[in-house]
Amino acid sequence: MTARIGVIGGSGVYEIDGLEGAEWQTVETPWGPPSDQILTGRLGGVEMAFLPRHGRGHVHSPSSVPYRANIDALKRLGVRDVIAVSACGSFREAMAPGDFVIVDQFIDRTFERVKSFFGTGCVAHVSLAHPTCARLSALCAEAAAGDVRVHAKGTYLAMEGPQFSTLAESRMYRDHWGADVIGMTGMPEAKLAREAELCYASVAMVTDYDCWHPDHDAVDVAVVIRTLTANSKNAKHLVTQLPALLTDRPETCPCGCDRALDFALMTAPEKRDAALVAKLDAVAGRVLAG
Ligand SMILES: CSC[C@H]1O[C@H](OP(=O)(O)O)[C@H](O)[C@@H]1O
Ligand SMILES: Nc1ncnc2[nH]cnc12
Repeated sequence: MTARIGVIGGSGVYEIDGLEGAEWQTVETPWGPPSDQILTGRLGGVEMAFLPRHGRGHVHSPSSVPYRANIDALKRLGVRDVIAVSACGSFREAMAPGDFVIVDQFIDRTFERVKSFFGTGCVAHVSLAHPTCARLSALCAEAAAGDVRVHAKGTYLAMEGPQFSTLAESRMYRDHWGADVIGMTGMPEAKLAREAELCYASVAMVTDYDCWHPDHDAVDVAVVIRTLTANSKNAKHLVTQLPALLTDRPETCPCGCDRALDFALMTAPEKRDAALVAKLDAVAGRVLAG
């Protein structure tokens, strides 16, 4: 079967080309407005939905991105597979600027963001042991292949920002925490996608060596944008390859992403907050309805 594919574009990626019947749609959610309108259309006969994470014109900072609204809006549009694209710094010599890293693990160091759809009156605890979808991640690695070097896995350190890291932090993440790449937006996006039972893959495009590398200047925005611009064709290539790879999508995900809430809800049905349950219609309607 075909399924609608959602793409979240990061810094430097504010639209995607080549969509048939392209239309920017306004989507309302119970969590407020998403970062921007969502660009919908067909690519290779498959329904696509594209959302620029920071909004067109880069309006939202990593801390102010409306992560809950973004994930809810994509689910409301019928998206089941989310490919999140982001710029990142690298802690590994072998993960060089221009390379793509298919993130399979996260360390969440963010602290100023709402990280769950659930809360008082409807408590849920989903598993995050494997925060990305292995099926979708493998397909992203395949879709990215071409002129770009792709690393099939990597640990992404999500920092609050908006300032870049100090040298002491950079060394700590690299030498002691085992992080491979660093960015400011991977969390809570991945957590929320799991709560919403969406398959989520994270494609991190390396733009710099942060500030630890003795032979490279410390990261700044100019370097990030220069590297992203030089490699934009590789990001476009990835997106155009996705539909063909996802036409035979299994009805249920073998990784279980689409059943993440099966054993997660804790609040007794008679104790649930009706207003919160109503807000969860798109995210958790499968397990809450009825
Ligand atoms: C423009 S440099 C810092 C900025 O770039 C990354 O954005 P995104 O993850 O949305 O591609 C990083 O996380 C920061 O938000
Ligand atoms: N070094 C870095 N740290 C945090 N976010 C980034 N985005 C791109 N490069 C980054």
